[in-house]
Amino acid sequence: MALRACGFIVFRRLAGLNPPPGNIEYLLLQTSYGQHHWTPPKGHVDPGEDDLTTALRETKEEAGLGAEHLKVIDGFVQELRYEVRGRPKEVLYWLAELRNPEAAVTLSDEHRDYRWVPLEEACSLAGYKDLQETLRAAQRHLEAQRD
Ligand SMILES: Nc1nc2c(ncn2[C@@H]2O[C@H](COP(=O)(O)OP(=O)(O)OP(=O)(O)OP(=O)(O)OC[C@H]3O[C@@H](n4cnc5c(=O)[nH]c(N)nc54)[C@H](O)[C@@H]3O)[C@@H](O)[C@H]2O)c(=O)[nH]1
Repeated sequence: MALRACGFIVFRRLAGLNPPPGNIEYLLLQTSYGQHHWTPPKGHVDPGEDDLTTALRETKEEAGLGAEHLKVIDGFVQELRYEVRGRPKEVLYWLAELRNPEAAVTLSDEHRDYRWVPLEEACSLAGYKDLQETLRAAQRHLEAQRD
């Protein structure tokens, strides 16, 4: 059976100089283990847990941001499929806006750094093509909502 993980692409909108969509920043976390790769908050689904509960739990555990900090965006969920150490893995990402753009991120031991970055910088930190495409899809979704 495939490994399964769920998480949130968390973004915030900055007030100030940049007009939309340049005011949107995405949250990426850098692992403290392995290749120190960057991903949005996410993690493995516990037995019997539903996917959205996993996404919320992992975002709280890994970034200190709970449901009360997040506004889940309608109509967006993306599934990534890749292999980890020879096993298939599925990752579901929902999209959520940080309600208070100044809310603090608190990392767990699993991560050593985090950044809030605009789309292109997020794609270059993320590195993986499928995650880059997911971030671009999130941005398109947000831009389409404004029209
Ligand atoms: N010491 C140590 N411990 C580890 C390691 N590994 C795990 N632990 C432990 O597991 C716990 C984490 O548990 P959760 O938080 O529940 O799970 P996840 O959040 O799911 O975390 P993972 O890191 O397991 O899973 P991925 O992020 O999926 O990375 C796995 C590999 O997949 C590639 N990859 C990553 N993202 C993408 C993508 O978007 N696209 C594509 N195409 N490829 C991608 C990349 O090559 C990467 O190396 C930690 O606390 C550790 O105890 C490790 O290497 N050394």
